[in-house]
Amino acid sequence: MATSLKSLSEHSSKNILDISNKKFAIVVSEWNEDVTEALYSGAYQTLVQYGAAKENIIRKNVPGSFELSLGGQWMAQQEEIDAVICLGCVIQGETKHFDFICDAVAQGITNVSLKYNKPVIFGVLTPNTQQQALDRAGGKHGNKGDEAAITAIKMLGF
Ligand SMILES: Nc1c(NC[C@H](O)[C@H](O)[C@H](O)CO)[nH]c(=O)[nH]c1=O
Ligand SMILES: CC(=O)[C@@H](O)COP(=O)(O)O
Repeated sequence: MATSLKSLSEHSSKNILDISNKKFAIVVSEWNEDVTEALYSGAYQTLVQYGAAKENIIRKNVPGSFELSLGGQWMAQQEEIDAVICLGCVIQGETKHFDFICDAVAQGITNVSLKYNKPVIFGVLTPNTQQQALDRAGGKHGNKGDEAAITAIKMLGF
């Protein structure tokens, strides 16, 4: 279902895992920081809302979404980290650069999660326009950061 037909922030709280002793890393891309900061706020607040201890949420920044894979790996390889949330926003420009970044970061994050056998969540917006990004970072379609945090919690309860 397209995001425009649902809210990224709506989710069932039934059977949610106790995450009071779980440790989370949130890796945030600095490109389009007005958007990624909103994604971070959504993810952080959702983790705390569901019981994560603030001291158990570690934030790291990377320059751009392309670096989320390596930043995510540096966090996932740490034994005490239970889940990693990677947040970014790649906005279509004039060239094919968008395609290369999106493909690389989607595959890269997938590879890290499989390599370290732990949730590494793809919380990356790939909109065509700035407005589409804002709509999905706390706007009319909710917050992708919320969705990424809930996804991490659900995967820990697998
Ligand atoms: N154009 C966007 C980028 N570009 C930068 C890359 O992510 C990367 O940092 C660079 O190619 C050096 O490796 N990054 C985004 O996150 N969003 C964009 O819209
Ligand atoms: C996704 C990008 O890297 C993009 O913003 C770069 O813009 P352009 O394709 O116009 O160089």
